[in-house]
Amino acid sequence: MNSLYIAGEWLAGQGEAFQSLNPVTQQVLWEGAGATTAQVESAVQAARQAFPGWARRTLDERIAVLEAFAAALKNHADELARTIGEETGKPLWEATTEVTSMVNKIAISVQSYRERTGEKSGPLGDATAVLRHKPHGVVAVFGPYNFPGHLPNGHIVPALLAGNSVLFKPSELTPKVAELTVKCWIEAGLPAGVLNLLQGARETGIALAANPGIDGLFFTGSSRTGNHLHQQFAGRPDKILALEMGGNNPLVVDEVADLDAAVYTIIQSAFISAGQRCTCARRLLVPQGAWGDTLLARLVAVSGAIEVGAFDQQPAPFMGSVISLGAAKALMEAQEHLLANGAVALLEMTQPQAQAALLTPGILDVTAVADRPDEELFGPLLQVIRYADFEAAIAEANDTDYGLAAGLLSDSEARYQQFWLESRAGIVNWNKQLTGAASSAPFGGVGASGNHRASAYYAADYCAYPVASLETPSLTLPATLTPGVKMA
Ligand SMILES: NC(=O)C1=CN([C@@H]2O[C@H](COP(=O)(O)OP(=O)(O)OC[C@H]3O[C@@H](n4cnc5c(N)ncnc54)[C@H](O)[C@@H]3O)[C@@H](O)[C@H]2O)C=CC1
Ligand SMILES: O=C(O)CCC(=O)N[C@@H](CCC(=O)O)C(=O)O
Repeated sequence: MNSLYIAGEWLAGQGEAFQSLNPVTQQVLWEGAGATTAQVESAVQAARQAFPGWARRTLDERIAVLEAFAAALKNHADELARTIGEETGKPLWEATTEVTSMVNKIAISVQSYRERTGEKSGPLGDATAVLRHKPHGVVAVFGPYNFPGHLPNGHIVPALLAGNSVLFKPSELTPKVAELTVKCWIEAGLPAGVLNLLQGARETGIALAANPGIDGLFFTGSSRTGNHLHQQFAGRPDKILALEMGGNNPLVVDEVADLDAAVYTIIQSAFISAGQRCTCARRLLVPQGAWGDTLLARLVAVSGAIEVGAFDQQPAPFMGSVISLGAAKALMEAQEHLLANGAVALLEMTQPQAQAALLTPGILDVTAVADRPDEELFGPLLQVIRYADFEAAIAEANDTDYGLAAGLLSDSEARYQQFWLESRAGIVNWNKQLTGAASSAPFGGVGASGNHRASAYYAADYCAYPVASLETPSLTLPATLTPGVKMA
């Protein structure tokens, strides 16, 4: 099967063969082989060749191709949503919102490009000072599996808009969504070589990241891989690296009047996408005492009744599966490890069928666990920590190397102000779920969550570099010369 798209041609990968599976039925959805180092090199050459022509197109011409891509996405919306659901396990209603986010990314990227990286000019002395932006050249985009359409799209669209050519290395767990997305770009009339698809697993990623012909790498994925890439790019100030990584996100609950609203917001924060969003609440900080006990009892009751099912189950479930049987196993083991170290199961996460990656929501009280691991458990497992007072809650919230998202549920504005000032994260919310960040806002974290290259609305910033020019159409001698220079 032709799994790679290089220089406008579909080609068979010559690397390791792999498949993608429906995580619930284990049905094979896609089969192909990854790109070898030599194939990565030929894709980089193709992107290098295509770059000048694409960069020299006018902005309006590039926008026209992007708009044709949005139209292609709309034409294939049902097929794309179904493929996202099948390959990731997320329910169809959610996969449909992912396709909508992909379509909306076009207009938002154009707006952001004009606002943040557009052109400005004004008089400066006897010249005109002009600010323009240029693309970096050839950039690699690495995608994660949890939003196989929307998140790579969040790098690819602004990168192409700015005039870069792109090498797209999707997650090896979601190759079919990537292939469909690239077909939509082809339908949109993107010239050959401007976007190349390099399917494959880690080896393909390593070969691409190490290729000297790339000018930058835009990555969304785990902190472990992101850290590795950061080390690899050390001493290469000539290459731009944008890292969007995970989080160990805290959600602090204060004693609020509307307990059910708190429970609903916690569920939307912790269990949407089966907990497979980088913004999901991982740690729930609950006050000690009777009110906190009541909140947890209600949370456990409502979470225990959450519908979990296959992506196309009717009536629709709230949660689908996690990405694979391997991921389900790792999460079950992580739960066992916490339980063995003093955690108390308020609601134990279960895997009802051994051959399906469906997990039910889990809630563990980990207050008594000594040396709680500061790691992101990427699934529907929420860890509860009871706190004595608000200062202790903030200290606990900040007790992480990550810094992606943090939230407070509280009726007190003063407490929110304190929380906002003292919490260290790129997203800080008040009485709103942690998940569902807007594409019209910057999106990125601090600490181990990112390298200060926020994505979404600010992706324009890392897709182009500023060029400041002083310009005047004719060269004239200044009326007053610098002391010590004689022109006579
Ligand atoms: N902050 C953000 O915007 C987001 C972060 N994430 C994070 O992504 C993770 C889940 O996604 P995964 O696909 O598991 O991430 P991952 O890090 O395993 O893989 C991401 C990509 O890197 C490639 N890769 C893996 N090892 C590599 C290496 N040594 N060199 C080069 N490439 C390599 C993979 O093949 C894949 O294309 C979670 O930790 C989640 O928090 C997910 C979505 C958004
Ligand atoms: O990238 C954007 O356009 C906005 C950010 C976004 O969509 N965030 C989602 C996905 C989180 C994840 O990356 O897993 C969210 O906050 O739910």
